[in-house]
Amino acid sequence: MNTIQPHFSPGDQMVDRDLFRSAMASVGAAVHIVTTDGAAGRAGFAATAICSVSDTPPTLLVCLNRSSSVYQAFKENGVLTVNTLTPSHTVLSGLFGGKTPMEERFAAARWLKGETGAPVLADAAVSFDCIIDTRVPSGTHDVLFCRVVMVREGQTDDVLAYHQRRYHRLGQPSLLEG
Ligand SMILES: NC(=O)C1=CN([C@@H]2O[C@H](COP(=O)(O)OP(=O)(O)OC[C@H]3O[C@@H](n4cnc5c(N)ncnc54)[C@H](O)[C@@H]3O)[C@@H](O)[C@H]2O)C=CC1
Ligand SMILES: Cc1cc2nc3c(=O)[nH]c(=O)nc-3n(C[C@H](O)[C@H](O)[C@H](O)COP(=O)(O)O)c2cc1C
Repeated sequence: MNTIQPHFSPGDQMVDRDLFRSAMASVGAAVHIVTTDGAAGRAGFAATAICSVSDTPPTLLVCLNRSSSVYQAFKENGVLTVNTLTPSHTVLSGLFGGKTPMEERFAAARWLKGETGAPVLADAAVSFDCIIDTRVPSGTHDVLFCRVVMVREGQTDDVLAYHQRRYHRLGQPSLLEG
């Protein structure tokens, strides 16, 4: 009788953290600034770990490190806006990427107020204003499932991307398309 022998015990095996990061650096992604405001104050961070989950109800997921200085504000406010960046926001992304005081981060751009009260970046490629429906802890991060209550579309197709630890311009058609 043919039996399939498992090559590993699934329990506790995993690749090294640095190998994982190095592999993930090969996966390009759009860059966003995720913002919140409310009783716990205004906060924002740069993010690539964002993805569309469902269109009914319209849902995005955002992965947020629990050790980040902004974590508590997002948890308590319960709302956020995902602002998708353009290449003109490369410096802004660096400011929201950590360490910079919150007032300095927000002073570097023009903001509007979304329906939830979270800051909307005036010249974003697109913004999704959301209510955080569910928080699921996974490893070092919380996965935030966010219901989209308002969308604001920008004037550009150019999107800022992050690949191999560097910023790039997204939005040009593939060469195959001619
Ligand atoms: N998902 C996340 O939390 C991300 C965090 N970062 C943070 O920004 C800084 C600079 O990052 P890089 O220049 O890209 O070099 P890096 O070597 O720290 O990260 C390379 C890639 O690994 C992934 N990654 C990095 N940190 C992660 C984390 N804590 N959890 C899950 N995935 C992670 C991301 O896809 C990132 O582009 C680092 O402090 C990094 O932790 C950057 C990208 C995503
Ligand atoms: C390009 C880029 C993408 C990032 N993506 C994420 C992400 O998806 N999730 C996350 O929790 N942190 C991400 N970070 C890190 C946060 O932006 C950073 O931890 C946050 O600004 C908080 O920093 P602070 O603790 O110094 O305030 C990213 C940083 C950069 C530069």
